[in-house]
Amino acid sequence: MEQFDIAIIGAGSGNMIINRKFADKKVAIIEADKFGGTCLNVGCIPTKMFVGSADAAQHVLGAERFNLSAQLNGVDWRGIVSRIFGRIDGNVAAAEQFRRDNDNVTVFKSHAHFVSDHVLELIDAGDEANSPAAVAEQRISADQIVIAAGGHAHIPDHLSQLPAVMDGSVVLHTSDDIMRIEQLPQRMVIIGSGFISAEFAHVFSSLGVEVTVVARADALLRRHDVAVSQQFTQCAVEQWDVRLNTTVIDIVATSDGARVVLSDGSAVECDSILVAAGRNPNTPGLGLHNTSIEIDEGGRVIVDEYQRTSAQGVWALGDISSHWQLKHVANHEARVVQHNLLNPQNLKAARHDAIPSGVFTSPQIATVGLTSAQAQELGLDVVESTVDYKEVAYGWALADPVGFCKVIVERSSGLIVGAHIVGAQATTLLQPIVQAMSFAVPAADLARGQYWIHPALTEVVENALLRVRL
Ligand SMILES: Cc1cc2nc3c(=O)[nH]c(=O)nc-3n(C[C@H](O)[C@H](O)[C@H](O)COP(=O)(O)OP(=O)(O)OC[C@H]3O[C@@H](n4cnc5c(N)ncnc54)[C@H](O)[C@@H]3O)c2cc1C
Ligand SMILES: NC(=O)c1ccc[n+]([C@@H]2O[C@H](COP(=O)([O-])OP(=O)(O)OC[C@H]3O[C@@H](n4cnc5c(N)ncnc54)[C@H](O)[C@@H]3O)[C@@H](O)[C@H]2O)c1
Repeated sequence: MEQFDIAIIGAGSGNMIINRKFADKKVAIIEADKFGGTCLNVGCIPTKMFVGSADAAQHVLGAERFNLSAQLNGVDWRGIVSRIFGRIDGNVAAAEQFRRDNDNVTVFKSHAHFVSDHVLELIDAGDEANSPAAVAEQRISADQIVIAAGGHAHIPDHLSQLPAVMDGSVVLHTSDDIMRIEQLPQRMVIIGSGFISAEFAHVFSSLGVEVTVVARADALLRRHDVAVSQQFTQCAVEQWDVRLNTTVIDIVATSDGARVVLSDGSAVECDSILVAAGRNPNTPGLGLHNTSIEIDEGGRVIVDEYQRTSAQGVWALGDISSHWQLKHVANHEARVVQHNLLNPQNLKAARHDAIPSGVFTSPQIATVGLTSAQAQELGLDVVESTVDYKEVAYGWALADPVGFCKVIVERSSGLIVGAHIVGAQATTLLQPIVQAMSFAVPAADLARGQYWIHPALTEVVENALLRVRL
């Protein structure tokens, strides 16, 4: 059995750990699928490139607001797909080749399965690029193991077990394959109302697809601050066919697609169905029952603040263990593991405060920290302030009727505990607030301790901060 100093399971965020500082370590990187993982292949990066096309289409479709006459004359779906994946696939291949060129790293294109805390079985290790010895042996051991195996799209049983799905007459797409479909559908049903639903509804509707969103709750993005959720739901209803408080009870194949039967007795005809009902960690299949690595009730690997699992010398990071399924969180955790592997006597803790997120939909959404409801649940004495885009000059320039910036500030400390922005450039506008929260800069200092470019859209943030009355 070949022995390694370090074995990394998953070449998504796990692939960024090894650098020149590990030159004297013998490293195994085991990847069952493509280098780059979810973010590069089927997640953040391709979705945002599709959002680029969708936003461009929206500029044309909304040109009248600016007293311009413009028409969207066509959408070259195949062209969009090949531009996006032409760029991505080249990077994926280069990332794998870069690793294969590292003298101290062995790449295994295999599925890793724990046999014990420090021994991995490599399943389907038949890739000819693997070293013959490794393929023959099928097991490796390592002093340190990093689990960076990510997550996968969840298809609820009540959908996957429908007869038409089971017999293959209806296909349920997920974010894994919807971006590579051959043709742009005419009518799409999206099941779920979180991040992925919001982003793909924007993408496909902007490209001319009739989109129906089926949400089991009474609002979309309901884990967001209520002001965001309400505003977004209102905007969604104006753009798409939104069915709230509704579930799918059956799906039947039709001559040109499918009929989705809903709990309110109605049915929607479509030619494509996207399930966006959350993502689960990839712990099943890892063989963790053979180890002392513990998982929580959600199937996540349990880690401490240093990203250590309950098995000595085994670490975990990213979607397999994190409560935040976000790439910037996985990247941060990978940097923490990188430091801790090299500095066992001086461990660094991961930081999980002031984690921002963006939803790249229409309108764009950015959020950090507590919602109003969470602040209330925690019994915090807070002051809130909201400024609409239409109250600042650049909001006039953008003719944005719906955007706003809301900040939530703790009265006693004057520190920002949450902020929520809806509207153009929301994800960019949020960053000064993330910075202030990370470095404990009070709201008043952030507002008046620096210049804000006039009349940039950042004035909406400045004014929301200035309007806080402690
Ligand atoms: C459609 C979509 C859009 C997203 N957009 C954003 C966004 O805009 N911003 C953002 O911050 N986040 C976004 N995310 C979330 C983000 O992609 C993830 O949080 C992030 O990629 C997780 O990284 P990871 O390294 O933990 O896992 P992954 O990137 O999933 O990497 C895990 C790797 O492990 C491999 N693997 C799994 N099991 C095994 C095994 N047993 N043996 C060997 N290899 C294995 C997998 O093949 C995979 O390559 C998006 C996700 C999706 C699905
Ligand atoms: N821009 C970004 O940062 C970005 C974009 C996409 C995805 N992501 C990450 O990926 C994760 C997964 O995205 P997602 O949209 O799939 O999950 P999500 O958790 O955001 O939303 C899941 C949705 O599915 C619904 N749902 C769950 N079970 C259901 C069922 N049985 N029937 C009907 N509806 C059901 C939920 O009510 C919710 O509306 C996100 O939580 C996010 O962390 C991030």
